[in-house]
Amino acid sequence: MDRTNGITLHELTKTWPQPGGAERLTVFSGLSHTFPPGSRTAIVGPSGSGKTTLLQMVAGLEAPDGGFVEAPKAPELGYVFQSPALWPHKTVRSNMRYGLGEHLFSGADPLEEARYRDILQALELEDLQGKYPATLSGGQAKRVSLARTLVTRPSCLLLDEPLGALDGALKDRVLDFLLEWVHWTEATLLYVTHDHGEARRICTRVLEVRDQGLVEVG
Ligand SMILES: Nc1ncnc2c1ncn2[C@@H]1O[C@H](COP(=O)(O)OP(=O)(O)OP(=O)(O)O)[C@@H](O)[C@H]1O
Repeated sequence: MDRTNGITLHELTKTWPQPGGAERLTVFSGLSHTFPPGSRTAIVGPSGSGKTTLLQMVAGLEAPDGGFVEAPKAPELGYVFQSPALWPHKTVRSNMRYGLGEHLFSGADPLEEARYRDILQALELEDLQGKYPATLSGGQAKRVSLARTLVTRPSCLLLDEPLGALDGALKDRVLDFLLEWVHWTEATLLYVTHDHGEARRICTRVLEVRDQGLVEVG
């Protein structure tokens, strides 16, 4: 599969306003980094260090104060948020169809249909297709949110603690599937996690958010 999209950060600076007019918090300062096409990088760091802020800037959801990001836009870029963002009025099946695009889900394309079924099965969502998001557990909603992004087969994938709400055995199975999926699609992966073991299983590099930048660890 031809995968040509990498991600480049050019001299990124990002600050956030603080309550009560206090001095702005600087999360990143002059951060430059290249994630080559097909690379798999874990982003780790303490809570509040800036991992989500980084993904938001890569996705174009937050503007940096200085510098710029080169990255593809959706649907080439897929972003699974830390908190699942599902359409509350749509069933699991409709949420996934929405990700895929109704036109691609007409049943006319057997390959698309097969891809949808594979992901549904691998993420153990088959029995949940008729449910609404409000009736799902945290781990189920997280898997639907992941599935909805994977079906679009993005060439760049941003995952923010995708396995956070899953128990040990299920976590292992989903991680195996994710690894297979990134190998198959050759997607460029940015994977935010607190779990270094998980980071090393799926990624070839681990970067920590430190000193308003990214530092290679391990
Ligand atoms: N919208 C916002 N407005 C003001 N401050 C923010 C905003 N979003 C994040 N911050 C602050 O920026 C810092 C980095 O937050 P971020 O969510 O990126 O951290 P994180 O490393 O992803 O944390 P966690 O591991 O807990 O998810 C934190 O101090 C946070 O309070």
